[in-house]
Amino acid sequence: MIEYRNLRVALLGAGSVGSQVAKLLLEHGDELAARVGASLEIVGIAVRDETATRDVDLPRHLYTTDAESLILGADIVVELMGGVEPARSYVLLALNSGADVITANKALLATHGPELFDAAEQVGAQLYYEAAVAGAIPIIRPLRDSLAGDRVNRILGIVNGTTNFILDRMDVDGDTLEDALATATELGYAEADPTADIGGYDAAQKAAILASLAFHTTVPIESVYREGITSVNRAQVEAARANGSVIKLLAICERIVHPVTGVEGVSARVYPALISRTHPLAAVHGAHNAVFVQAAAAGDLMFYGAGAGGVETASAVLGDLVSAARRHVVGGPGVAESTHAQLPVLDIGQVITRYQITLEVVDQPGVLATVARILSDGGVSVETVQQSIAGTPVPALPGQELGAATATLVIGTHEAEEAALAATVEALSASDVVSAVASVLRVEGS
Ligand SMILES: NC(=O)c1ccc[n+]([C@@H]2O[C@H](COP(=O)([O-])OP(=O)(O)OC[C@H]3O[C@@H](n4cnc5c(N)ncnc54)[C@H](O)[C@@H]3O)[C@@H](O)[C@H]2O)c1
Ligand SMILES: N[C@@H](CCO)C(=O)O
Ligand code: NA
Repeated sequence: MIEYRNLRVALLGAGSVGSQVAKLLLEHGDELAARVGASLEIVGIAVRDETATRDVDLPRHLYTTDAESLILGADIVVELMGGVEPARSYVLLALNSGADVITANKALLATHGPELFDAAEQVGAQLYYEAAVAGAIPIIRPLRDSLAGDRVNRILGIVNGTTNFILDRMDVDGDTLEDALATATELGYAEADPTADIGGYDAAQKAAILASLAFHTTVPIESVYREGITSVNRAQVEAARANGSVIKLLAICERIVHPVTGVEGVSARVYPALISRTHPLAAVHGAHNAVFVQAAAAGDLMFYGAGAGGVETASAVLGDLVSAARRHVVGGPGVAESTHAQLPVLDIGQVITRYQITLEVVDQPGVLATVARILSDGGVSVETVQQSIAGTPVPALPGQELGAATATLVIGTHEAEEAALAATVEALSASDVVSAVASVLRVEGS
């Protein structure tokens, strides 16, 4: 029997992920020890209440409410409590004591990442966070290591399972957003308070983490543009389907070179967008996640799988634990986070993409020409126009007769700057020939 050196592992939190990490570690300890060359001993699990009844049966003597003593006696600390405080203080305490830290906490990383990475670098420790983005799917390590020699240009991610489930139900089953959200809650995908998911906040935190990593640039959460899915309606979903597209909530991280100045910047943004049904991300159904990466040399890459779930996410945490443990065995300091590029983070107004604008107009001669002129005056170039005539009378607009038939114009644009597009939509909305701007959606994934 091989005698291994012992590495002391402290777990903070015994919830969905923490309890599964503990269970797997206890079940597969011998195998992991053989892979690492050291045994991973759980020295304790910090909980709020040692006597609470729990779904996963773990040895009771491991539970403690004294998180600080537990942290100070550990070689590796695994933070799975979630939230910013006390997680931040505990992670800093661990790093400052020289321990490596593993976390799944996107809220913490998106808001305090630089502070934590600096603390790790000061003492030569390392902070691992594979589980923080897209759960079990390996995406942090591929960006940090496998693609470190390449140049990432764009990431399109479906990184929130709840919203993908809802949009998929609206598309495939014809549900309303409210019905689909109720089903997501019933099935345990959405939290009791689903604001972080449907408001796009969870995806925005993940976008900040991915963009920082991909572009070697600090991307603060405040600079991530965010729209949730609450305004997506059945009419938009049906229209997308009819046009061979689908609406997905995308986390987009992009390197943008200004067409005139040539200045390079990065954009991180989250919004519901149209993508073609032929795009690989269109095939991501239910609560699954996927991250589509475009890199200069590697070309297009797709990472797909379970973005949430206790045991699935525990897989990513254990992968980090093995990496950290191997580093302890070999010795030497951790590898610092790379932020050498520090590219400017662009405002949403500077983003360049394509759009689909749906207008309700009065069906009379000259309307199309007026709409085309407003678009052209705004510097927005039209790629496609589709018109359908509803034939239903509408109330009179200024200068028009009662009972005129309405028409729906669906305009697909070429690439345009968001600021120019927004001003143009305002001009369209103010025009006498437009009775309503029914929908403006960005089109991604070309
Ligand atoms: N569940 C998932 O599918 C998933 C996926 C990816 C990432 N994550 C992340 O993993 C982390 C854990 O998520 P979870 O789903 O296991 O959450 P959870 O709510 O099930 O578990 C968190 C546990 O930590 C405990 N806790 C909170 N504050 C504490 C404190 N001060 N002291 C001791 N214990 C404390 C809670 O009582 C709870 O038992 C979060 O950061 C989350 O964002 C979760
Ligand atoms: N609430 C998240 C969990 C994983 O971060 C989701 O729906 O994807
Ligand atoms: Na992951």
